[in-house]
Amino acid sequence: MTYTILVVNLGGTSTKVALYENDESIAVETLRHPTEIIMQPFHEQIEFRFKAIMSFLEQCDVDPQDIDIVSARGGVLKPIQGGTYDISREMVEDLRENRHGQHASNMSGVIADRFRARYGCQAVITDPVVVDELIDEVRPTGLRGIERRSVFHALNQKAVARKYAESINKSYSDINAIVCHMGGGITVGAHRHGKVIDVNDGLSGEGPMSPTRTGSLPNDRLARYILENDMDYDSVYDVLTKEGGFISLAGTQDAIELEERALAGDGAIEAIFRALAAQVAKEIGSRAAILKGDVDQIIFTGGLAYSQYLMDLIIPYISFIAPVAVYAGEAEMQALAEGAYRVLTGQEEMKTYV
Ligand SMILES: Nc1ncnc2c1ncn2[C@@H]1O[C@H](COP(=O)(O)OP(=O)(O)O)[C@@H](O)[C@H]1O
Ligand SMILES: CCCC(=O)OP(=O)(O)O
Repeated sequence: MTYTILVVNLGGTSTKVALYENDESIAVETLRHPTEIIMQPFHEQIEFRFKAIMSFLEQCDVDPQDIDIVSARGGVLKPIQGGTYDISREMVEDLRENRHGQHASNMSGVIADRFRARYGCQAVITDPVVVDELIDEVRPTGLRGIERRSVFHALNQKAVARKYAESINKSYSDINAIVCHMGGGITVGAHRHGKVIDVNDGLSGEGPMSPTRTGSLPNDRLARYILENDMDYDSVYDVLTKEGGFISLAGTQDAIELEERALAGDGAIEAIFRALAAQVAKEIGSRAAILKGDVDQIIFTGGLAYSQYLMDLIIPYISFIAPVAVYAGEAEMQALAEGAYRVLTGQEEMKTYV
C-alpha cells in the first residue's frame, strides 16, 4: 500500500511543505516570507500560510482528498517525550490559544487539523519543540518560581544527530554531540547518548541572538526597558522572539541580504555577524562544559549554516572542542514524513497528547 503524506513545517521565517509517497519525497518547497508577514500575530498569518500550502498542492496536481495523513511540525505544548502524536482536540486548543507559549510552529498543528476537517485524513505531529530530556541540575534558576524549560529545534537537532551517527556507522545513542540549529531562532543542544540534556530555550530570551530573537539580555537593563517603554507581556514577548536580533539591529531577518552587505564592506552589518558568531561560540562552549568535555562532534544546521561567511567567523572559536560537521538547511521534512510513516505502518505506536 502506498500512503500519500503531506508534510507542513511552519517556522519563524518560512513555510516548508512537501509531499511524500511512503517515506520517499516527491515534491518539496520552501516559501520564505517577508518580514512584514512574519511580524503579524499568528492567527492573522494562518490564512496566508494555509493558502500557500493549498497552492503547492495545486502546482503538484494533487487532489487534497488523496492525502492520507498530514504530518505537522509540533509547536509549543506541555513538556512531552519525543515521538508521533495524534493531533487531539486538546492539542489544537493549546496551540491555537498559545497556552504554553507562542511560536510559528503552533500554526502547523492548527493547519493540519483544518486540513483533516476539510478532507477527512489523519493528522499528526512528531518531536515537537517541547521535547524535554533536560537533566535535573540545568532546570533551576536563581529565582524561586522560575524554572528553565526545554524549547528548541528538537525535530531537526535529533534528525541531523542521527544522520551524523549513521554516517560513521554508529547509532544516535552511542555518541555525544553538540548540535547548533541556526534558523529564525538559534538553539544549541548537548546530546548525550541520544538525550538532549541541556539546551537554550529558543523562546525565552536565552542563548545567542538570531535573525528574529534578542537572545540573552542583561536582566536589569531589560526590566528598565520594559518600564520605560510601558510594555505589556505580549509586546515584550514579541520583542524577544519576533522583533529581536537581525530585525532589531538591521531591520530584516534576511541573512542572505545582510551577508551581501557585510561582504560589500558595510562595517555595521559586519559587526553584527561578528557578535553573533561570538555568542554562538559561547553557547557551544557552555554545552561542552555540561558534557564535561566529552564531545565527539559539533554539528551545525539550519538556514544560517549555509552562510560560509558566518561559519568562518564561528569555527575558529570552537574547533578546539571537537571536529565540526555542517548540515545546512534541515532534515525536518524527512523526519516528519518518517514519523507519520512509522505510525501508519504500525512500526511505532501513535502517542496521545492529554
Ligand atoms: N543560503 C543562505 N545563506 C545565508 N542565510 C540563509 C540562507 N538560506 C536561508 N538563510 C537564512 O536562514 C534563516 C532561516 O533559517 P531556517 O532554518 O529556514 O529558519 P526557520 O525554519 O526558523 O524559518 C533566515 O535568516 C534566512 O535568511
Ligand atoms: C521554538 C524553538 C524553535 C525555533 O526557534 O524555531 P524557528 O527557528 O523556526 O523560529
